Amino acid sequence: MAEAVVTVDGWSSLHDTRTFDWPSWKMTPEQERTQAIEEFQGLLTKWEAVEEEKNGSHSVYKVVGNKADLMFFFLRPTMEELEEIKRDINKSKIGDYLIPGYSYVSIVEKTMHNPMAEGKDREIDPRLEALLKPIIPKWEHACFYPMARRRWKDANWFEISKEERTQLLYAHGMTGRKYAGKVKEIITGSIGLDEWEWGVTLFAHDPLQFKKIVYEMRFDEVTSKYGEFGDFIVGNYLPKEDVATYFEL
Ligand code: VOV
Repeated sequence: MAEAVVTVDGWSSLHDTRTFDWPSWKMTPEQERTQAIEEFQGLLTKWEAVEEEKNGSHSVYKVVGNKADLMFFFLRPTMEELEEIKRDINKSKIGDYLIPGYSYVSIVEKTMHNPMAEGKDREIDPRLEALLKPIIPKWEHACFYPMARRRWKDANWFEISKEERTQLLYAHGMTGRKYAGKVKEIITGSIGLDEWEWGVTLFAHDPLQFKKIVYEMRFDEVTSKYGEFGDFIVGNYLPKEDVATYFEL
């Protein structure tokens, strides 16, 4: 029987996509729109304070395709805080226009193919701590997609040995390292939490690098033989100072 690998787990994660109700927004008086934007900026300021205290992180993206208009990415120590954030958005004035869409719940995860932190989920050495409680890079572009490992008869990730999985992920990591400075990734585990098994959030200065890395990884055995993918969402970073312009008519 194949042996499970220890995972070390960090902050809880919520990807929350929203469609913006532009028709209703266009019919809203300017003064009300201004108030709604200011209130939303206040929420962003509140989340910034959390990030400064290193108690979580967040980022907002303008989604390029028509799967959504905005994607929020939140990391927090607990699921309670993530649910509270969702409620804060929904209770706010701008929340009346932010129609909930696709969402993804997961937890920042490292698989310990090298068992230095065996049995120490959520309280680990400082090097790992930074990886498990990451501050989301405020790079210009993000790409999110969920994925899983195959359980086919002749390609079952959960049946092969731990040594083989370690070796395949090592090769995957070597491909990833070629993109140092171009692509950053946050891997979140979602087994038992959402439909797929992992959430992959990539960050880049140039979105072409998403295409390049995902293409190159398709040739790594861990992906070519065992990778299954959900829908991809690509967005452009929305900094707080650009929020007013985004909603301006
Ligand atoms: C940006 C580059 C990059 C780098 C350096 C990198 C490295 C690594 C290492 C060293 C490890 C193993 C230890 C751990 O950290 O868990 C992983 C793990 C993982 N990865 Fe990765 N990955 C990258 C990037 C990267 C991408 C682009 C993808 C999507 C795959 C693709 O084909 O589109 C991905 C997926 C994953 C997943 C789903 C896991 C968990 C796998 C599991 O089965 O347990 N990843 N990853």
